[in-house]
Amino acid sequence: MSDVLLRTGSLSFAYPERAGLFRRAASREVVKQVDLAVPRGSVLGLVGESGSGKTTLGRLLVRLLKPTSGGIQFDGLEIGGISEAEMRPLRARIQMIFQDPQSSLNPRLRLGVTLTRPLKVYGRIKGRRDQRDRAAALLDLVGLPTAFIDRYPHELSGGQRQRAGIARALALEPDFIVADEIVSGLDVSTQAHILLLLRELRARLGLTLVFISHDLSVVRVLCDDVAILHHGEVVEYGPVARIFSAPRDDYTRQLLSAIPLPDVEPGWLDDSSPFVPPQQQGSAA
Ligand SMILES: Nc1ncnc2c1ncn2[C@@H]1O[C@H](COP(=O)(O)OP(=O)(O)OP(=O)(O)O)[C@@H](O)[C@H]1O
Repeated sequence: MSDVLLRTGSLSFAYPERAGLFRRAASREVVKQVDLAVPRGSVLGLVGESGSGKTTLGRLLVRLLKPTSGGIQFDGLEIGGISEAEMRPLRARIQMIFQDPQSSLNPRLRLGVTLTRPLKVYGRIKGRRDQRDRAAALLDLVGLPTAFIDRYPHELSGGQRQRAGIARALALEPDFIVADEIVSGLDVSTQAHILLLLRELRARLGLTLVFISHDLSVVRVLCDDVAILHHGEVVEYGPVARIFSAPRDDYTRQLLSAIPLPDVEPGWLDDSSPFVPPQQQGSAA
C-alpha cells in the first residue's frame, strides 16, 4: 500500500465555451499541468486568489469533473478517465464539502433524514431505529447535540450548519475529503472551532484532506503541505513550514505580504494547547 492516497499527473482542465454571436466555440484551460501527491492522513492546502482555479481543481480531484488531459490516481487506481458507473463504488470513499452547507442540506428535510440519506442510498440503514441511531452518532461526531435530529437547517447557526455539512460528508466513512472554503463565511471564533474539529476528525478517523482556502493564515494552522495556484498553475508546492518561512516564488511572497497573519504562534492549534477563541460562543458554534 502506497503512502500516497491521491496523486495527479499533468492534470489539466478547460471548460467548454459556447459559441456566441460574435465568437466561435473555444476553450480555455483553467487548470494547467498540475502535479500533486497527497500522503494518507495528511492535509494539503490549495491557495490562490479568486478565479485561480481552486474549486475547479477540487472538483476534478473528487471527479465531479473529468480532466481534459492528465491523470488522477486514487489509492493506486487511475480514475481520471473512468465513467460515472465505474466511479460509483469509489464515491463513498471520496467526498466534497462546500462553503455553503445549504447546497448539501435540504432546507425541507430534518437533519436526521439529510445526514443519513447517503447511507440509505448505499443500502446501509436497517430500519428507522438504526437511522435515528446513525444520525445521532453523526451529530455527536461533529459536536452537535443529538436533539438536532429533528431540526431543519434554518434552525441552526452558520457554524452549526457547517458542522452538519461535515457530518453529512462523514456519513459514508470516506477516506478522502475536499473541503472548499468551508470556514470562509464564518466569524473568526467559529472558524477556529471548525478548524479544531477538522484537526480532531482527521486524527480520529485517519482522514486525508484537501483544504481549499484563499486565507493563508487558516492554511498555516491546519495543513501539512500547501500548493499555491496562480492562473490555474501550481507556482509553489511544499511543506507549510518551508513555504511560510522561505517562499521561493514571487507570487507566493506577494500573497504572504498581502494577507495579514494573526499574531499567533505556528502551533496555536496544537492538541496539547487547546485554543480558546477570544469570543467564546458556546460549545457548538
Ligand atoms: N462552470 C463554468 N463554466 C465556465 N467557466 C468556469 C466555470 N466555473 C468556473 N469557471 C472559470 O474557471 C476559472 C477558475 O474558477 P474557479 O471557480 O475554479 O476559481 P477559484 O479559485 O475557486 O475562485 P473563487 O475563489 O472565486 O471561488 C475562472 O476563470 C472561472 O470564471
